[in-house]
Amino acid sequence: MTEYSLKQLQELRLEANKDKDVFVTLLEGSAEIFGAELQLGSKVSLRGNALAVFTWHGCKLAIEGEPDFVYVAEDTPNVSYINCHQVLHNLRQEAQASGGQGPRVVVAGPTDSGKSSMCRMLLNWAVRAQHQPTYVDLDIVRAQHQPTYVDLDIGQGSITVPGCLAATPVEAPITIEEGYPTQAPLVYFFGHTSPDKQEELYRYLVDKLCSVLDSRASSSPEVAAAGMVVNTMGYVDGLGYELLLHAIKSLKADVVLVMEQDRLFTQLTNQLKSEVGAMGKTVSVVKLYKSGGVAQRSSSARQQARAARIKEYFYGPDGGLQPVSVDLDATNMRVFRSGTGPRPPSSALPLGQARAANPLKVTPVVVSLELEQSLLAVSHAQVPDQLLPSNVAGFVWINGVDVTSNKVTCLMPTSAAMPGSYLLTGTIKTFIQ
Ligand SMILES: Nc1ncnc2c1ncn2[C@@H]1O[C@H](COP(=O)(O)OP(=O)(O)OP(=O)(O)O)[C@@H](O)[C@H]1O
Repeated sequence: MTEYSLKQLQELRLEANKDKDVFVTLLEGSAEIFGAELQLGSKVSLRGNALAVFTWHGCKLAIEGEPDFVYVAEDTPNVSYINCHQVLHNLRQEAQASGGQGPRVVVAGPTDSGKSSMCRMLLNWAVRAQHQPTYVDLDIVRAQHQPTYVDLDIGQGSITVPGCLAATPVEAPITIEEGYPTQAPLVYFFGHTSPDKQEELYRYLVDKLCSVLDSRASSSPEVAAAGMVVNTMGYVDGLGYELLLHAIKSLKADVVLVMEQDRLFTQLTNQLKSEVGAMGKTVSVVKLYKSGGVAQRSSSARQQARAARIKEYFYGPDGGLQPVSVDLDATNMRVFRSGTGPRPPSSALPLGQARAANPLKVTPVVVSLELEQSLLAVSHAQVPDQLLPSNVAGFVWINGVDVTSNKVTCLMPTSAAMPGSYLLTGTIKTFIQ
């Protein structure tokens, strides 16, 4: 066990391998991991994480196990981040007092710029601030700042598996051990980890998610006043930029936080100067510096992280869930994929004729060996035409297909009957041991 004494505004940065146990215990003072407070004396597992334990006022920490690296850093951007939180907090308070809309915040930036960590900090600080009383019309009431977290990053999947667009209300701190709440997320299955081949579907699902979030906000003043924190893809060039802009407009974002990149900041500032957000004011584009601690991940590390995320969906973050392996009759499975097959390029069509195939339609998929190792979404849809606009209930993973007996072996979260009879597939494959 090694002890570290941190002075105010310092952080202990470390990377803990997924194969080794590493724990942190707060011995004295106060400290937080991405905005979630550590409790004095309680041991927190850091296995498989790159992170920083930050202190505003100083603390003493004990580290057990062998992190891949560990060091104390005193140069962090957290003061500018908390100032940003304070501005958002004030806007939420005003919205709560007036029954209006709170800030919808989009966090944008290239890959490995600290977007997901920033979202976590903003959400955790917002949840912690809800215990501060708000003064409204001479009554002391409790602020209900439970912002909705929206994840449009199909590459990683912080709420659920990769390949999805998802949203969830955040009512309690997001800790390193438990992650985001999983009780009632709103999830749409895109089915791919990059938007390139299905950009129309990506736009369509962003619009669908936004319209559901709009109607939730219009039926609850608390939900509206708490606003949203939105994580986006790290793909910010070309098509990635167009999709980011589309999401900002569709969400009616009020604030766009740009991590690090000057070019993206300038592009967005110019392009959004007359755009009005949900609060009725011009969108504010703010540049923030990225933390020097943000880890750079190779494409194979990302792929491993995606596989780990899918495994975690079935087995839980600490392996505490017990999924079941079930044999299904292939002839009873109704599997579909989005799109109606490859479309001819416009240049190959007679002049004036539009491309006929529709990416927003679904096509039936014959259950075959091709589906082995695929992740399938279980849809709430009642008919195939409703598959794309319907949110999904959960996921199954195809472990094996036996074409002679027509049996499909699936891994499912529980032994209960599937909550829907239609399954949606994409291009996400993984191997779960
Ligand atoms: N201050 C820090 N010290 C150590 N590690 C950090 C720090 N901030 C972030 N990290 C880690 O760096 C990695 C990348 O950060 P993060 O996921 O926030 O970036 P991102 O921009 O959302 O990435 P991407 O969009 O490419 O998936 C994560 O593992 C995160 O936990």
